[in-house]
Amino acid sequence: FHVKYGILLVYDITNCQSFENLEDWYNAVRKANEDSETQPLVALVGNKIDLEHMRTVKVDRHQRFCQENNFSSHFVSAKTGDSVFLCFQRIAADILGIKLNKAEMEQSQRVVKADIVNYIQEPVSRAVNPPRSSMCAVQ
Ligand SMILES: Nc1nc2c(ncn2[C@@H]2O[C@H](COP(=O)(O)OP(=O)(O)OP(=O)(O)O)[C@@H](O)[C@H]2O)c(=O)[nH]1
Repeated sequence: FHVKYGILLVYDITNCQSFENLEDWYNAVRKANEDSETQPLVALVGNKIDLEHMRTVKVDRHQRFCQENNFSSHFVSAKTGDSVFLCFQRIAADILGIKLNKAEMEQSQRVVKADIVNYIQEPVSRAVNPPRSSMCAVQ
């Protein structure tokens, strides 16, 4: 009986070198498992998605690496915790051959964060016939 296990290849999406280094890490994984009957499940994890605006490793490049090697694909932020739990949950489910249910999968939807802008409140002068609507904002 062989226990199946997982390997997480983690890189920083803002650092190309960290992605390129994974080639060596994956070679080391393969070498360590060449005589083994069971192969580990390998997951490619792009970290620091809170720094999306500083991304240097394109999603395409990430996906290609996954497809070429049959890795599962994940994006997380260790800083904010975004998708970290889900990443481990998906990997564990894959290893055990369990399908996640809809509620579990829905967690994968990215939380879009937006800061609330505090506009300086202009004192509203009371007109005799105030307009019904003084402001319209489209977001
Ligand atoms: N913005 C952001 N910074 C992160 C995130 N994860 C890690 N960092 C920062 O990246 C830097 C490196 O993190 P480490 O945990 O030391 O990374 P490591 O690869 O384990 O580094 P070594 O221990 O030196 O091998 C630290 O300054 C972390 O605070 C993330 O998701 N977002």
